[in-house]
Amino acid sequence: MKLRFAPSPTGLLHVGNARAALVNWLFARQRGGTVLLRLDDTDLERSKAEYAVALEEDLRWLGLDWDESFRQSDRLPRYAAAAERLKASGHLYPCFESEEELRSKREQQLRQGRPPIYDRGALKMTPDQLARALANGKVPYWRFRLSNRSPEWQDGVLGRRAVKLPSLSDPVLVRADGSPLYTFTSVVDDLEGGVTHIIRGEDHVTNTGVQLDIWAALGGDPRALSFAHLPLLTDADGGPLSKRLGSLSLRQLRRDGVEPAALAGYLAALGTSHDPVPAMPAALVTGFDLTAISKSPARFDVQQLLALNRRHLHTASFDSVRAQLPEGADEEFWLVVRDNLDLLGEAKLWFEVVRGTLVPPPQPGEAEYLRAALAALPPEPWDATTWGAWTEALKSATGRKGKPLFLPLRLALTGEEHGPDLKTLLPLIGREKAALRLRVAAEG
Ligand SMILES: Nc1ncnc2c1ncn2[C@@H]1O[C@H](COP(=O)(O)OP(=O)(O)OP(=O)(O)O)[C@@H](O)[C@H]1O
Repeated sequence: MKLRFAPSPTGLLHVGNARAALVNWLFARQRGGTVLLRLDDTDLERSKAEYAVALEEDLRWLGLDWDESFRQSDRLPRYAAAAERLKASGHLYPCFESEEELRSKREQQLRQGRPPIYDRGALKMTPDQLARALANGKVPYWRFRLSNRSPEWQDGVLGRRAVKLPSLSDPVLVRADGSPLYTFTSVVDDLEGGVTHIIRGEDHVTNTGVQLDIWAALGGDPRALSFAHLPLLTDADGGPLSKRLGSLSLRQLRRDGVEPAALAGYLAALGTSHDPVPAMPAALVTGFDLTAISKSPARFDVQQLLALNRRHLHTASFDSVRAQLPEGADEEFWLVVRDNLDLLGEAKLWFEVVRGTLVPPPQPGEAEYLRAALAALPPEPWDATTWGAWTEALKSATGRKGKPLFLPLRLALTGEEHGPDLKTLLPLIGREKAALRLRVAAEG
């Protein structure tokens, strides 16, 4: 069993691409299959080496790996050889019509109420006309002559599907400059590389019909292939995702501090009725079920992702995050702050509160209370009972309770209105810093 993920390195991977990669990976890992990463970089103008590097980094960040990888641009001689075979068998035929001519043919068909399908004009050329065109220096591009079948398959997600080839134009597989197109290179690679399962976005359904026809023309047995097409993910407004637009890229989510376990868990559950659970892909293998993916498009909701990210952080072990915490942060610090984080990057702020210097915001009218609080600060050593003892004493001394009792202290000690439980945070701040902050706050 072999699966492949085949992105084009034409932009940054977005969450839709990542879902396709993840599903391929989970399917393969669950069944002991091989995972191939193929870079579909035959569009030389749009493909960029830096995008290829970025997409590998982004996939690894998400916790995915692969057993084989190659770039299509390294296999051009193979595509040329396959094209020669198709020319020899009459499946690939030369065409000379310009874009302009094709457009006017299409317009005419539409005016006559006919579907704008290529009329196979090139096939009607006599050998003489062909020879003349070539003698005049015209260079052909090559179309694949589709059969009049309607290839059918049992789709792993969409159910029974068929594509009526007679209602499609013969696709161009080789441009006039000899460069092959994706529809073709993909089939050559899948056939020669022994790919058995193709899981990709629903945008490829028509391609699948066409590619099954090319597959058969190249001598492949269509029964050797299984297909599953995943409904496309949209953004929260239902809009499309595109590498070109840079929308919802893994790179940006990662920069924003989203954890890979949150993204993987969210993507694995998206479009299913399962509750998302934050987990790295390796931990999702057992529960994975391709048939649980619904046929309707799913919206990628960043708010839901962030909620899962929070959930993940609140239970994350120190060891799993230590490399990303500020230098010097220890387990005690992590256990105190983790419940309060939306994003791991915010740990830095709390580390500053605990270890750094902080100028508390002014609190007009609270000077007297803050001076009283300073005077009542218990002596060290401090532990989890200190906060309670201190605020109890202040309550009796000032008659304050609730918010007026606690908020001025929190603001003076942390600079924030919300944050980790002061019972556990206060001992980490320590008496010296606490006293200084209360003094500065009282003076401000
Ligand atoms: N919105 C989406 N939701 C789910 N899968 C998607 C989405 N967009 C693309 N894919 C899938 O991602 C895989 C990689 O495709 P590809 O590199 O062509 O991405 P793309 O976003 O369509 O690219 P581009 O925007 O450059 O045309 C394919 O399996 C494709 O079907």
